[in-house]
Amino acid sequence: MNPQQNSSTEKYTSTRYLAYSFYTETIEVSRMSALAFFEAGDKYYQGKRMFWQNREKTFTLVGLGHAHVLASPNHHGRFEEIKQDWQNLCSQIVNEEADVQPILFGGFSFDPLNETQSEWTHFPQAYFAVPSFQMIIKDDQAYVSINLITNEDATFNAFEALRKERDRLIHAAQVMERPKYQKPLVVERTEIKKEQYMDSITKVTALIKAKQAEKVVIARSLRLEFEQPLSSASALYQVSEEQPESFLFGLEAKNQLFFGATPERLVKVKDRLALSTCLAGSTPRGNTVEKDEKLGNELLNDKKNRSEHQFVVNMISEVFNEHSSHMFVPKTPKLMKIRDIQHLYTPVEGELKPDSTLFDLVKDLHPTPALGGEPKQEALSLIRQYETMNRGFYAAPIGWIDAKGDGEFAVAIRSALLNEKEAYLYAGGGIVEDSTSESEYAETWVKFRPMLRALGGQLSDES
Ligand SMILES: C=C(O[C@@H]1C=C(C(=O)O)C=C[C@H]1O)C(=O)O
Ligand SMILES: [Mg+2]
Repeated sequence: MNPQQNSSTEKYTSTRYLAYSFYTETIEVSRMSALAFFEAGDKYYQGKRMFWQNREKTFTLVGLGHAHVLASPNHHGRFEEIKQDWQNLCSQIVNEEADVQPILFGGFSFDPLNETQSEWTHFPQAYFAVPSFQMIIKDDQAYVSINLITNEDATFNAFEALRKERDRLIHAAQVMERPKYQKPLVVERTEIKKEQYMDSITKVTALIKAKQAEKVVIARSLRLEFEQPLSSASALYQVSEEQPESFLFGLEAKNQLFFGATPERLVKVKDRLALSTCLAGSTPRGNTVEKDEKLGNELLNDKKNRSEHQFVVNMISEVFNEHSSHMFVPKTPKLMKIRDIQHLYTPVEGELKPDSTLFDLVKDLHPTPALGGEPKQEALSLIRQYETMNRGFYAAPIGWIDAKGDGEFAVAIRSALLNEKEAYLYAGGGIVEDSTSESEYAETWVKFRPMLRALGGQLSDES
């Protein structure tokens, strides 16, 4: 871990939320489509909506409106700042709920020290919100909560108005005519700075051979332009149709939506049990059972991919060692097969130590060598120097935490930033000493596929 980062983050203390009151009220409602609830917010809450569904589909969250925003422009202390502000806000909860907790949802940028100008206009270095209207589907039940965070008195009328609005949203979501979403029409597809990307792989591989780092993840981006602006609901619909077996997420900031379908859990905490996933090492799916198995077996035995993977296992194990007891890590990876790609996969679990929290794990895990590299600081500095873009929220933690401290963060890969008529798609890969620019380039195409399928930018000539 970076001592510099630690000393500056630990200093952060805040009392600024202690003058607030946090009211929350939950009702159980009939099951409805999560996307219908998201769409019901089209008129009044655009730019202030969030969407999340875990891989297992046992937990779905939709948020409409911002009861409160926690955003940080802070370079070093952002994890600590969000953690403390959330703890302080939660200490002001007036009426505890038993079944459903109020939730904070959002994410962090990949690297606040990257100053490259980019498309991430409306996303600060940390961007979280407590939704005004929060729908959760879990254990086969649907709940809608109202959250109100205020430092004023006289909340009775305000709360009555929120109840009316809640009922309107639920009714609209249950009865409205659902739009038939068409795939957007892509009029232009651009590989951004392809030559520089190829060049950066060659250079970084040489630096790794010269022992400047052991592994560095380098990514690139693809820009799509559509004939018509694409709505957030439509984008989320397309991606959930195409990638049901991944975490689905969407986070709006003004007219932008960051969304994706990622297979990679960063960390989940439930009742003090912490779970993470080491995911690194990739190969395509085969088009017959035999070819698919052959590719999978080759991946399991491939030296280059196993080395990419092992860096991640070692690092996550170290962080878990610090924050948890009874840690369990299988000795060898398994395959995770998803629609377009297979990965090497090792789950990690442990019991959180009494003083550790979900945000502590997020802070110390990000970025794992699956998206950063090894050693962490050297890799980050090489990414800043050689990568041709600013990652924004791509490859960074996105997720939720509740008032009890339970929650889950995924690594925001297989993702895109939607900006009305255009979308930026991101994909990268782990560079180790045996990497070549051609095969890394081909690997990024496989990783673009989930988003290309969703957004209709797939061409038939790709590898
Ligand atoms: C960098 C990405 O994915 C990461 C890199 C992988 C690899 O290089 O093998 C595999 C899974 C992810 O941890 C991406 O999807 O953009
Ligand atoms: Mg790889």
